[in-house]
Amino acid sequence: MIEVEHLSKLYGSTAAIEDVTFSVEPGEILGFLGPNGAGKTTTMRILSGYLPASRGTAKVAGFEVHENLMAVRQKIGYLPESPPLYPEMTVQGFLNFVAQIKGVNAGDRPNRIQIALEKTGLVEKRKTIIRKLSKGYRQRVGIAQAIVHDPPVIILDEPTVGLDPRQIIEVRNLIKQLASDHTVILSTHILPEVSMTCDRVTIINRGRVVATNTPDQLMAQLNRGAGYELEVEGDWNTIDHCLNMIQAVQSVEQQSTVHQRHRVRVFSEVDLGREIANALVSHGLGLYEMRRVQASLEDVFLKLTTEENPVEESTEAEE
Ligand SMILES: Nc1ncnc2c1ncn2[C@@H]1O[C@H](COP(=O)(O)OP(=O)(O)OP(=O)(O)O)[C@@H](O)[C@H]1O
Repeated sequence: MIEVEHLSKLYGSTAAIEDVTFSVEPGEILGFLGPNGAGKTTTMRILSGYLPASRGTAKVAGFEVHENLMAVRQKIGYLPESPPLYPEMTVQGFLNFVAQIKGVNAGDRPNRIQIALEKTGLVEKRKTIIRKLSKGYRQRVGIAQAIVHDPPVIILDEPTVGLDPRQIIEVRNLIKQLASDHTVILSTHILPEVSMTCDRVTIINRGRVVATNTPDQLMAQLNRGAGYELEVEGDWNTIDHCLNMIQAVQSVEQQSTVHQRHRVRVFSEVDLGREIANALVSHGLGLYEMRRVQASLEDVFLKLTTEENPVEESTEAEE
């Protein structure tokens, strides 16, 4: 549904994005994740036809964006970071105005507006003046204006910024519902947003894509150092021997020892809590602490956006 290939945007001699490539399948929610200034808004604006690229191609539903601006704008609903709402209009009046601009014919407009109001939970606020709405409701109006012409693709730029925790949950649920009949790109710098909402995530840093994968596979990519941290009392050779007897244990490391109490790191990619506890207890050793060590999406994000030589894109994770 969306194909972006080798996209670059230069401001003078500075590249806001460079050689950005990713795709989004129909019905998918892709998280476009990156720190401030990474190039998210630039990419979203090129995709929705508001900014020309310096190099590369962006296609939406088979149309090259800049060769088919009008056709692409029909296919895309765009929620910018600060949506331009008209505060003195009612919700319904504003949606009618947007539908008109987007070329929805007069006969279809009432039905399209009703559907947009229902999908965004705004039916009861249809006659309210936008200025009087809370920020959460205004964000819903922003989403309603993006879907009023029934585009197959929705692009949301930081849709939960500035909302309170309850409003954030509501907007995330709304985005998930939209994915049942739209393809969605969600640009964000907020990690939980992608792990809770998105099927796949593209991580962008300093204008370049550094990884694309499912949130789970990204974590698995980093989980090669996963395992357990233990505090065990007893003879070290016995501890070392009985842990190494467990089949899926890759290695065992003694990290420190105080009075026969050893802090131990056990490396394993699979869940072995029960086996470790059984082995130690059956050898008469004292298990004082056991903690699973696992990478979070936050670890992945920090690793990919702070390393000098980040992990190359997607396929590496599947090796
Ligand atoms: N009009 C412009 N002229 C010059 N540089 C720009 C312009 N717009 C963006 N940039 C630069 O391009 C880079 C990418 O900006 P962009 O707004 O796309 O990032 P972002 O990931 O959306 O960040 P944020 O979350 O802070 O909005 C930044 O370094 C920014 O300073």
